[in-house]
Amino acid sequence: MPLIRFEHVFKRYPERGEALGNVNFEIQAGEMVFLTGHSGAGKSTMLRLIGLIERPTRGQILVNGRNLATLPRRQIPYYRREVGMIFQDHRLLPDRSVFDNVALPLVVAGVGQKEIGRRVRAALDQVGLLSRERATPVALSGGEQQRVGIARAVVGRPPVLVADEPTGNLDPDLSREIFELFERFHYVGVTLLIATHDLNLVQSMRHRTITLDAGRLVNDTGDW
Ligand SMILES: Nc1ncnc2c1ncn2[C@@H]1O[C@H](COP(=O)(O)OP(=O)(O)OP(=O)(O)O)[C@@H](O)[C@H]1O
Repeated sequence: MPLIRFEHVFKRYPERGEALGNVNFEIQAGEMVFLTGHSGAGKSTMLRLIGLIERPTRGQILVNGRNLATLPRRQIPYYRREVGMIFQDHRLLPDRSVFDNVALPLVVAGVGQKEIGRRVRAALDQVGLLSRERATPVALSGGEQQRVGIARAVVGRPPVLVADEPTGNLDPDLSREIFELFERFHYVGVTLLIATHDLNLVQSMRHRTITLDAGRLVNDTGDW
């Protein structure tokens, strides 16, 4: 079953023109896919459409069995919990602890205290940061901060993870560690779409790679 499907998707920003033009692809459940392309090619736009932060100008997007165009407004918060989003700048709250940052999506979702404690610690354990739960983000390295961002994205156990340049600020060793962490989620069945400029890592990891050029999907390696 395709977990993500784009059908003739166009996105036009009024002030900038076409960011995506006639994009079609499917990602099957459990696939790990890289998204590459020059700066401005449309990668972030594609991820924002999947996260329902933006809407397409034309075309249909289906994610996890839902048609995003016809999703009732009241279901949007539930939908957003099914898509974990990871950003280059990780967007952590600087004055809150690691624990509180990771707990945030569960607090918003109204999950009980005890369950929050259990799930946050499980997520921190997955990213190797269990011992840092009381720290604030400023006390952490860049790689650790990104791991907190990943823990926050996975704490609700979403079936889909999308990451926008997750290693853009990290050196090659830390970048590889982050990508290996993504592979561990892939091995337990999570579907991942990761936008990155890091072609060396992409080539060494041998996962399907989709390439955008000026808003057009110009290459798809398919399954390796
Ligand atoms: N919110 C917005 N408003 C107007 N134009 C936008 C907006 N977001 C992106 N664009 C434009 O859409 C095009 C695609 O941008 P997008 O950020 O999706 O590319 P990208 O491949 O993610 O680039 P980068 O690698 O630099 O992040 C660019 O021309 C950009 O200027």
